[in-house]
Amino acid sequence: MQAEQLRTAQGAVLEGVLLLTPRVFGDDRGFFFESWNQATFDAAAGPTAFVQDNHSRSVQGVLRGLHYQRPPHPQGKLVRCLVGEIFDVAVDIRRSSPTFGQWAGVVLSAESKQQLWVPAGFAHGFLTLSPEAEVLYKTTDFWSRECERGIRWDDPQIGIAWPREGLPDGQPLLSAKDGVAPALADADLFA
Ligand SMILES: Cc1cn([C@H]2C[C@H](O)[C@@H](COP(=O)(O)OP(=O)(O)O[C@H]3O[C@@H](C)C(=O)[C@@H](O)[C@H]3O)O2)c(=O)[nH]c1=O
Repeated sequence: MQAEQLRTAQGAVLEGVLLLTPRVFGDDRGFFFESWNQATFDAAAGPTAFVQDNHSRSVQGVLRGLHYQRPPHPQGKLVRCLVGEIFDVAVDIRRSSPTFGQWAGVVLSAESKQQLWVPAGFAHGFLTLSPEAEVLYKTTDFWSRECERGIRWDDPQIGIAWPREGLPDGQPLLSAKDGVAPALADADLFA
């Protein structure tokens, strides 16, 4: 497995976020790869304990995010796309961070099998680029309805460059909750 850091639109390394590329073994039967290996993952990201797996399916134009959980239940998320293609985004919401408010995004697809590690302290969201996409992600804490928070997907202060192919009419399909999420400046953030 190869691990690389991502850069923000401003060119800074988004410390802690990693793009993971597995070694895939293809043969006449199909393919095989280790989708998660505790030893190699921990060597790249530091000791991490996952407690929950989430699986969602979305149609083209669906945007889920930007989501995070506040302490005492912040979540790190290891995200991959099992069907189709998504644009996956991490936003640094640690007020004390030099890259506070900056974002990095990457296309994750069933074909590339790459995964994005989004540690606690980042908001996460994705846009579905293909007719349908299934996303599976491991989390380091359980879901907490009390601690979950959102930030609006199109906050100009963050300025995420969402790919146009996911937004045929310019507007994504959002949940009711995501449609009324606050801007970063008004969000209930980490220290
Ligand atoms: C996140 C979550 C939701 N649910 C329930 C609550 C709700 O009735 C239903 C759908 O929830 P949501 O609308 O919040 O699902 P969704 O918008 O897909 O939320 C997810 O978005 C991505 C971007 C993330 O990063 C995730 O952490 C999570 O926040 O599932 C759980 O039971 N467990 C969970 O862990």
